[in-house]
Amino acid sequence: MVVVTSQEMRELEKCAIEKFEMTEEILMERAGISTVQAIWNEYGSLSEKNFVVICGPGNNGGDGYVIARDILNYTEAVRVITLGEPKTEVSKINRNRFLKHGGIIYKYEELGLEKTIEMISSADIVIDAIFGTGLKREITDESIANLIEAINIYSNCVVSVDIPSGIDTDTGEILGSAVQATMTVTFGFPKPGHLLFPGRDLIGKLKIAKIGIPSQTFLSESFKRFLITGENLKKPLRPRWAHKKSFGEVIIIGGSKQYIGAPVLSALAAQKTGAGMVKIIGPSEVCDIALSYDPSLICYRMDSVSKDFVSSVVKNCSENSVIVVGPGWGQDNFDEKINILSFIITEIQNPVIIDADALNILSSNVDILKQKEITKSILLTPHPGEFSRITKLSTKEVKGNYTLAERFSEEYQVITVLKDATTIVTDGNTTFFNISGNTSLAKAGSGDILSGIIGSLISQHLDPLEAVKTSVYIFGIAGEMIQAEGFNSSYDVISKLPEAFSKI
Ligand SMILES: NC(=O)C1=CN([C@@H]2O[C@H](COP(=O)(O)OP(=O)(O)OC[C@H]3O[C@@H](n4cnc5c(N)ncnc54)[C@H](OP(=O)(O)O)[C@@H]3O)[C@@H](O)[C@H]2O)[C@@H](O)CC1
Ligand SMILES: Nc1ncnc2c1ncn2[C@@H]1O[C@H](COP(=O)(O)OP(=O)(O)O)[C@@H](O)[C@H]1O
Ligand SMILES: [K+]
Repeated sequence: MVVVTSQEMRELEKCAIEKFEMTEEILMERAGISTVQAIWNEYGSLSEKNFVVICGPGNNGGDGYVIARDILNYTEAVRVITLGEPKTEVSKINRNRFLKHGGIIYKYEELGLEKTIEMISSADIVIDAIFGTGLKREITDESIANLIEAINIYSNCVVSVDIPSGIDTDTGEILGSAVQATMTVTFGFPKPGHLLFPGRDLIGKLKIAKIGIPSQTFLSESFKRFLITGENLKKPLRPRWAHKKSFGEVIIIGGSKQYIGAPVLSALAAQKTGAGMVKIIGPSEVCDIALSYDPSLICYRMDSVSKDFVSSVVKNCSENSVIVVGPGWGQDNFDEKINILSFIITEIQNPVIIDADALNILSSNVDILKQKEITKSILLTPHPGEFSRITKLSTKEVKGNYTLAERFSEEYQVITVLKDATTIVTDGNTTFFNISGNTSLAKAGSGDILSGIIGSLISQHLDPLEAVKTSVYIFGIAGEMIQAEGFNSSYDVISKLPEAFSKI
């Protein structure tokens, strides 16, 4: 599903108007009516309910006036509270139409907070049409902040128009204060602010309504951001004639005296997702544990970290081999590990997934990535802490920062998988948001499992970007399959992978 920024949405609107003879009025009418329809679908007949619609000064408020007018068709119990004169023409038109239809408008300024609270708390449904995609600066006005707080405390049910007021449409940030919605009806497409935290937490149930932007408009636009929905995800083929080498191999380089289990998790996840052969290069302790879990793993005991050792194992690997480097690697023997990374990046052609400590080691010299051959696939799977070390920015600055991930991927010609509760996948040209999963995955070892899955799917010939999309999605689904959310070890998620896979 396409995801658009506020700017892209404005461009679509402009294109619909200029090229397809739509008008702002038609689009606003459709936005308002489809919101009322969504409310009906979700909460049933409107005739027995009473509504308060809170309208801001822009077109989000304009939608609010359309909604209020349409509700008058079902009940007279609808009142508008306005934050002031509409500032746009189309919004004014709809304010006037609402009045002409017998609607009642209260000015928030005159009503005061106390009376407003009375109205809000006695309404079955409060409709939040204060700010939409036009909100770009902090809400500093204390009376608006008080109103938002009152909505959050006193409403029985809140439907936000387009996006809960106070959320930055493009980042999901709260600009001062924001409405907590029960349901949000957005127009055309989801926006990043619906998908990224904290915005994602405030939208309630998300409905996407078509408002009449002609499909030719968006087909002709080149969209570059998408939400992973589980549809059209690629799965490796398993032809009847295939043998183990047809599926390729995953070679995991990792583990240390301190972190013995991480590469084992990665290896087991690769096994469970279809890899033909899984190898581990790591200390003896790691190999012993790995073999006790799965005797079919192939282990190379590397008790002292050595580039030559790694080279002897991987230099003759088949073209179907994929290397995962980093799970549980630690940062001891730093210089030799940098040598290994450099060797894997520059001297062999196979795809490489750089994960966990390998990312921390790489952050000392990210430019090694620029020495790779143009056709070689390199994937980086950082969580925000790791991405912060790589980009030399704060964790706050990198969290959910899809444009940063895009720029990074473009500059270094790599696929970046910025892992979080909402995961961002990008190759610099196209970006995907993944929202499957839950806190059953917020566990040590989860990332190791994910890198094993990605390695496995690439080794089975999926295009790397497609492999990542499928991996992050099914990993999330596997997490959701844990019966009591969070009452699990990351290890438990591995056994859910086959069933999660069968769902796509
Ligand atoms: N695109 C489409 O296809 C369609 C879009 N539609 C609808 O239009 C909505 C976007 O409308 P929009 O652009 O008028 O902006 P909106 O969100 O109403 O807010 C802007 C107003 O708020 C004010 N303001 C801003 N920040 C503020 C602050 N911190 N504190 C106080 N005030 C602040 C700002 O004031 P100003 O900056 O001008 O001083 C301005 O007056 C969109 O979300 C959707 O609902 C539909 O009708 C159908 C088709
Ligand atoms: N609340 C959550 N919802 C969905 N996925 C989550 C959540 N928390 C963590 N995850 C996923 O779990 C994985 C954690 O990876 P990472 O932080 O690298 O773990 P570790 O370093 O312990 O192996 C990532 O894929 C992330 O997207
Ligand atoms: K809103």
